[in-house]
Amino acid sequence: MVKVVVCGAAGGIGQPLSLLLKYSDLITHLALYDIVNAIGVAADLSHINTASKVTGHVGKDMLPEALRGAHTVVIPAGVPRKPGMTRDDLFRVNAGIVRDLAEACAEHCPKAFILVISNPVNSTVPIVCEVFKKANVFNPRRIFGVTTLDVVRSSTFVHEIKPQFEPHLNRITVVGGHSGATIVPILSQIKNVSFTPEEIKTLTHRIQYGGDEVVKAKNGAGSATLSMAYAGARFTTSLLEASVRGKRGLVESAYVYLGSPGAERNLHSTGLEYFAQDVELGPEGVMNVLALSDLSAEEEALVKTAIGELKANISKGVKFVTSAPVSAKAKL
Ligand SMILES: NC(=O)c1ccc[n+]([C@@H]2O[C@H](COP(=O)([O-])OP(=O)(O)OC[C@H]3O[C@@H](n4cnc5c(N)ncnc54)[C@H](O)[C@@H]3O)[C@@H](O)[C@H]2O)c1
Ligand SMILES: O=C(O)C[C@H](O)C(=O)O
Repeated sequence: MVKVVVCGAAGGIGQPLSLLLKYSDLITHLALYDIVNAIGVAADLSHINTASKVTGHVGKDMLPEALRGAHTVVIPAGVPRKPGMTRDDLFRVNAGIVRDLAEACAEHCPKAFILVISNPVNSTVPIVCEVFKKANVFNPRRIFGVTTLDVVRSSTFVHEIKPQFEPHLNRITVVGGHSGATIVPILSQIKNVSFTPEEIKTLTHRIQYGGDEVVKAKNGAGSATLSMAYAGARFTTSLLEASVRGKRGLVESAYVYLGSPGAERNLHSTGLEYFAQDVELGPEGVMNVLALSDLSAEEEALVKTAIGELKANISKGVKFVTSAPVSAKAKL
């Protein structure tokens, strides 16, 4: 049985992501959890004639049954940006949502793969890891910040100016984190395409701030949902192909804890505990963190800038869990 749980399943990302996952023949049970409307979304999806079972679960009381037996939990729960906001502005609301969901996962499905979409990813992934550490169930191979949308955007934007670059066939490595200057596309390593310095500058900026384009265009009605659902389904599918079917050689970028095996091969000893990099996926999740070499001077400088911002984002997430006052429940 392969049970995949979507937490935040009734939302802008959650609904199309669940639809795409309903197409997957790797999933036998799709459990949809939200604080509202998940029963209706599940009823709707359950009429689709693919083999997986769909169940809906609403509210905290139904969270344990949603999570029990999960192979993978995908988390797009939380509020999205409005124009003028940074992803870090979402921390105030989303940190608590992600922490509470992580606590439930640590209790009810401690061995599941956890895929974090909720922003700010640079901080929410450390939150999940710290919750799992506290509960003594932390396995760094199994927790991922989903940065696939940055990779998807990179391929699309490069194709727009270099039509010979096939966007669905070629993957571009994007490292760092998932917000503005922390997003570092490695355009110098794209094969058979050359860019002028001006093109590199424009493309890099567009990839780093691609999320803002959508926030602005939606004009207060949220951020990227459909492209994110596509990216989230792609990452989930790759992970399932590797972990369920045992397919080898599958590589995706993800924001991971660098205590993972192979992490010592991390690009430039950034000194950071978390960094988005290409990872090879396997039966246990992260098999290998792929090393990067031969960055251009411009990319080296971008990484340096990203490190400063990431340090602050990571420490904010870690402190949110480690410095929290002991709850009344825990004192009893
Ligand atoms: N990683 C990425 O690349 C990426 C891309 C796009 C959006 N995002 C982020 O994903 C998140 C969701 O975006 P959206 O557009 O789907 O927002 P949305 O408001 O449309 O949906 C969020 C859903 O989460 C639910 N929710 C809130 N609290 C919850 C809780 N405690 N438990 C379960 N569900 C809960 C809401 O009821 C809602 O259905 C945002 O934080 C956004 O910034 C990340
Ligand atoms: O831009 C956002 O806030 C949502 C998401 O992180 C994105 O990159 O589209």
